[in-house]
Amino acid sequence: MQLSISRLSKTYANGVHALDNVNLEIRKGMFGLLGPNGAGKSSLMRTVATLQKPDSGEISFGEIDVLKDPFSLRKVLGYLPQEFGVYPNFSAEDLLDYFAQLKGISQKTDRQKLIQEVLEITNLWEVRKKHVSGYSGGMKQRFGIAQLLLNNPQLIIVDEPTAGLDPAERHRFLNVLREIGANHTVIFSTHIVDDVRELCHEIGILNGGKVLFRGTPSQGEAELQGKIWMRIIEREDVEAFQRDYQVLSANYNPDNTLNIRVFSEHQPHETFVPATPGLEDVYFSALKNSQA
Ligand SMILES: Nc1ncnc2c1ncn2[C@@H]1O[C@H](COP(=O)(O)OP(=O)(O)OP(=O)(O)O)[C@@H](O)[C@H]1O
Repeated sequence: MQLSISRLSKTYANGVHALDNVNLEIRKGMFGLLGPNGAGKSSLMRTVATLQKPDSGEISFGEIDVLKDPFSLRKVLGYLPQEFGVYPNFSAEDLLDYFAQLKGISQKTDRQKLIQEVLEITNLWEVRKKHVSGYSGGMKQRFGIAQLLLNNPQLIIVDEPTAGLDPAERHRFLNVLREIGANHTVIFSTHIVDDVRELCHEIGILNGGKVLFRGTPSQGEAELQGKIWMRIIEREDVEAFQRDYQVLSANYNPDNTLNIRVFSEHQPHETFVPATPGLEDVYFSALKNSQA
């Protein structure tokens, strides 16, 4: 099933253009929506999840006209918002059993089978008897995924799930997403470039409510071939270089010098050497070029 977003726009009452003519086609698998804070990622996700209405545009998921028939979408949707609620003092197993009963699964054996399945996918089986309120941030995020999988959703939306997770938990969470991405359409938003490199075969870069790039990470990198240049500079020179060149990133070396990466159609100066484009270059050059 394909998600199609066309000409989607939204201006909030305070005048912020959160979505500006967004067009995206999203197929089965993991789609990474990458953008800095305030880019419009949550606005787009909330709109697709039918929690808010756009000013104009269309969204369809397979045969479903999402804006005209939000209830049909909600039946096949699993949505993990950026901020999740406070959990009562129940074990993961009991809480999932409660949600499964609310869904109308009346046979206890059916519920047990389903609950075991979702706890195993999310790597929470071993800690199923612990109270969810005492879970770490990463475990709570994975519990959120277990909860939405109870619905057997066809479209899964997760909004910045790795923000605030430590590296080990982030890795565990990404592995869970990788597993469900094999069978579902998953949209996953993040401002961490490494998250999408590890996980997504297609990405969209959003800023100022506009889609700046859409394609595979390797397409993005191929477009920059021959246009990324590198050199080492002294720390105090960085502002001058930023003024004179399109500096994409500046990273410290152990000796306190800086490694800068610059976007330029041609060698900017004989002191620069060519560099192999990476996904971070794709991201930063999309952002830079949109501001130019
Ligand atoms: N309900 C609202 N009313 C007014 N402005 C809003 C509202 N929600 C978001 N905005 C503004 O719209 C813009 C896009 O916000 P949005 O939350 O969609 O971005 P984001 O990419 O998800 O960022 P973040 O990573 O910070 O959540 C921002 O300038 C934000 O301040």
